[in-house]
Amino acid sequence: MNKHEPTTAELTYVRGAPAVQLRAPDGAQATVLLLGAQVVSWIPAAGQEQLYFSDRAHLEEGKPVRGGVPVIFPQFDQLGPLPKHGFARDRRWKLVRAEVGGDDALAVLHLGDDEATRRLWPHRFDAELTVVVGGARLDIELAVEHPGPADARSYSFTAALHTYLRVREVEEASVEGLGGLRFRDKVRGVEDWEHRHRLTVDQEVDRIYFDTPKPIVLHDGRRRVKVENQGFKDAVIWNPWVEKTASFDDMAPTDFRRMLCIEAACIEEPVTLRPGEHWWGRQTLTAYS
Ligand SMILES: O=P(O)(O)OC[C@H]1O[C@H](O)[C@H](O)[C@@H](O)[C@@H]1O
Repeated sequence: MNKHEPTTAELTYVRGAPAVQLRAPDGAQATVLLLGAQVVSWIPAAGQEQLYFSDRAHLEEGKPVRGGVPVIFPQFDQLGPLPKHGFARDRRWKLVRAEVGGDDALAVLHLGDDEATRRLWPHRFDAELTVVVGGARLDIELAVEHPGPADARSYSFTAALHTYLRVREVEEASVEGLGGLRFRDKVRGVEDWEHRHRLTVDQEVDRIYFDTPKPIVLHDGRRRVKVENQGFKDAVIWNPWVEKTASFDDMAPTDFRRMLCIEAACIEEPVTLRPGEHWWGRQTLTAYS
C-alpha cells in the first residue's frame, strides 16, 4: 500500500443509515455502514457491484443487516451462550480514519467493550475493522486486541466475515477450491469430506469447511471472484434456499437466487487471547470479469 493522505471522510447515508464512502483514485468503491462496520457495496475499478445487499434489510441498531459483509464476533452462530453471531454486527462502530492513497482507499473502524457488551460477555476488547479498496481488490481485516490489565483472565472467541456475494442465478454458479476438505454439514447434521471439485447449489447449503488452505473461487458465468482468507482457518458456504428465506422478514422470497455466502471464519479452533495479545484475520476478494 502506498503512503496515504488523510482526507475528510466522505460520510454518507445508505437508506438513512450513516456510512463511509470509499473511492480509490482508479474508481474502485466500497461503502461501509457504521452499524456493524458492515461493507454493503463493493464496485471494483471499471466493474459491477459484487455484493448482495437485501432491499429489505433492517438498518437499525440492535438488528443484523442482511447482506454485504457482516462482522461476526465474539461468537459464531449459536455455538455459545451469546445471541446468534455475537454482538458486533448490530452495534454502531466508530470511524477511526478514512484515507485515500495512490492506489486505494481505506477506512478503519473501531468497536470496544462497554457496559452492555460486558453484560453479555464479561471481557475487555478492542476490535478494529480495516477495509481497503482499489483496482479489482477488496481487503477486509478484523483485528482484536485484549487490552488487559495484565492480571485479567484470557478469553476465547469465534469470529467470521460473513460475505454475501452477488450472483446472477445461484443454480448456475459454482464454487471451486473446497475439494478434499473436511466439512460439517449443518443441514444434514453430519461431517463429511468434499469430493466435488466444484460445488454447485440447488438446495439449502450451510457448511463449515475446515482448514481451507487454498483460495476459493466463485464462478458466476464469465465473472469470477477469488476469495483468499488469512488468519481465518475455516470457510462457510451458505445459501438459505426457499423455505428458510420465506422465514426471513428482511429478504425477498426469491433473493436466495441472487446470493451465495463465502465466509472467512474461525470456528473449530476458537482464538484465545491473553492480556496484551492480539489476533487478526483477513479476507481478500479479487474480481475478474
Ligand atoms: O440469519 P443470520 O442470523 O444472519 O444467519 C445467517 C447464517 O449464518 C451462517 O452462515 C450460519 O452458518 C447459518 O446457519 C446462518 O443461518
